[in-house]
Amino acid sequence: NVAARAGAAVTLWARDAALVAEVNERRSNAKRLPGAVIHERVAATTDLAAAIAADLVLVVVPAQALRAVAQAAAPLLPAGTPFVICAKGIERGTGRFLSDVVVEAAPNAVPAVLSGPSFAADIDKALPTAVTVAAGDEEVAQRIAQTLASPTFRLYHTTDVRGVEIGGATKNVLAIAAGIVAGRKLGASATAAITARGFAELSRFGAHFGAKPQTLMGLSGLGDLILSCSSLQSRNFALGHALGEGKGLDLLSGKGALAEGALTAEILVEKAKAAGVDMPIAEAVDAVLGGMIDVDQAIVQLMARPQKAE
Ligand SMILES: NC(=O)C1=CN([C@@H]2O[C@H](COP(=O)(O)OP(=O)(O)OC[C@H]3O[C@@H](n4cnc5c(N)ncnc54)[C@H](O)[C@@H]3O)[C@@H](O)[C@H]2O)C=CC1
Ligand SMILES: O=C(CO)COP(=O)(O)O
Repeated sequence: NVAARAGAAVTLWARDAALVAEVNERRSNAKRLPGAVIHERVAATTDLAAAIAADLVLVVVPAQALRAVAQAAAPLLPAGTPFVICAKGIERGTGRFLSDVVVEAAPNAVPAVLSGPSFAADIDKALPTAVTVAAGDEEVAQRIAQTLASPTFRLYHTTDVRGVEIGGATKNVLAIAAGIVAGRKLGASATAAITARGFAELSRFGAHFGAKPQTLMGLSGLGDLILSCSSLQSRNFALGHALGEGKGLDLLSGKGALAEGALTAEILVEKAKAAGVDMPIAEAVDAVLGGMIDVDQAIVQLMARPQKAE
C-alpha cells in the first residue's frame, strides 16, 4: 500500500492462492491486517517470477525465512535489482546479519534495508512516520526513497546498511525487556531506564560491527527502539508484557503473533559474547525466554550488577 500510494504499480507475491484471491477480489488481508483496504494498484499473485520482474523488490517475510525466499528469488532476479529487506532480525544458526544472508543467497541482488518506527497498522491508516532506507550505493538508496515517499511516509537515506539492520534486529530483543518491565508494573521510571540502557547496548553492539553512531541515534535505531519499548502495539513489547504479568513460556509456542526478538535474542547474545560486547539486558531477555531464570530473578540480577561509569 505504501508503494502504491506513492504511485507504483505493485505485484504482491503470496504462497496461498486463497489469500491471493482475497487480495484481488475483496481488497483485504483479514488475517494479517484486519480492516485494511488493499490499494487498487496492488495485484496479488502466487507466481514469484511475476512479482520479481520489477524495478524494486521489497522482501517482507520473517527474518528466518529470508534466506529461503532470497534463494527462490535469485534465479528470477535481473542483475542489479534492489532487494529491500524489510525484516528485522539476525539469522539463527549462522549468526548472519540479513544483508549478508542476501549476499550469500542472491548474489545478483543489490541488498538494501528499510527500517524505522512503522507499525503496519499505523502505516495502513496513512498515519505519518519517517523511516530510513539504506543501500551501499547512495544513489540506489535515494532512488528507493523517491519510489516509496508519500505525504505520510517520509524516508531518509543512508549508505550505512549495517547500522540500519542492527538497529532493527536489536530493538526487538530490547522491546521484550521493556514489555516485561511494564507488565510487571515497575513504573514509568523503570521503563525509561531500561530503554536508555538498552540503547547503550544497541550502540555498543552496533559500534563493534561498524555501524555509524548517527544511524544508531536515528530513526532505525533510537527511533524504532523508543516506539517498540513504549507501545503494546509492538508484538515484542506485548510478549514481554505478558511474561511480566506472569504468563508462561508456552507463549513462545510459535502459534501467536510473530515476535522477532524472541527468535533473535539467543543469536544476538551469542554474537555479543563472541565479540566481547557487554549486553546484560539482552542476556536477561535470552535467559528468561530460555527458562534459565524467571522475570524476578532477571530484575534482581540487572539491579545488582557492579556499579560502573555511564
Ligand atoms: N508488522 C509490522 O508492523 C512491521 C514488521 N516488520 C518486519 O517485517 C517482517 C515480517 O513481519 P510481518 O509482516 O509483520 O509478519 P506477519 O507474521 O504478519 O507476516 C509474515 C508473512 O510472511 C509469510 N511467510 C512466512 N514464511 C515465509 C516463507 N518461507 N516464504 C514466503 N512467505 C513466508 C507469512 O505467510 C506471512 O504472510 C518481520 O521481520 C518484522 O519485524 C517491520 C516493520 C513493521
Ligand atoms: O518493527 C516494528 C515497528 O517499527 C514492529 O514492531 P513489532 O514487530 O514488535 O510488532
